Amino acid sequence: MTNEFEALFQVVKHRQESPAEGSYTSYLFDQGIEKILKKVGEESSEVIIAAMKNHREEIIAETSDLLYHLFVMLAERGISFEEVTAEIENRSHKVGNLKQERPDITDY
Ligand SMILES: N=c1c2ncn([C@@H]3O[C@H](COP(=O)(O)OP(=O)(O)OP(=O)(O)O)[C@@H](O)[C@H]3O)c2ncn1[C@@H]1O[C@H](COP(=O)(O)O)[C@@H](O)[C@H]1O
Repeated sequence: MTNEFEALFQVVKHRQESPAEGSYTSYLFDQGIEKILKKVGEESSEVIIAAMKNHREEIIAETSDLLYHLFVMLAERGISFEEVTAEIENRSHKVGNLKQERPDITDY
C-alpha cells in the first residue's frame, strides 16, 4: 500500500522538478500554494460529503483526490515522503492515545 503512495509522491516530485505540458500537477505547481491549498480544502469537503452520504465509490474517489492534492502540498512545502512515514512510524509505538476527560470544575 505504501508503495502506491510512494510511487504517486515520486510522480508529483518529478513533475515539480520537470514540468510537463498538459500536466495537471505542473499546472498546480505553476499556480502556487494558494491554489494547492484551495484544492486541498475542496477535496477535504468532498470527502466529508461522500462519507456523510455513505457512498462507497465516492468516498474512495474523493479520498484518492485528497491524498493526491496533499502530496502536491507536501512537495510544494519541501517535505519528503520519508518525513511523513517516519512520523507515522514514530506514532505506531504509542498506544492509549485517548485523552483523559477533564474533571468537572467544582470550585469557582
Ligand atoms: N492522482 C492524480 C490525480 N488525482 C486527481 N487529479 C486531478 O485533480 C483534478 C481534480 O478535479 P476537480 O474537478 O476538482 O478540478 P478541476 O476542475 O479539474 O481543476 P481546477 O480548475 O479546480 O484546478 C482533476 O483534474 C484530476 O484529474 C489527479 N491528477 C494527477 N494524478 C496523478 O499524477 C500523475 C501525473 O498527472 P499529470 O500531472 O496530469 O500528468 C497521474 O498519472 C496520476 O498518477
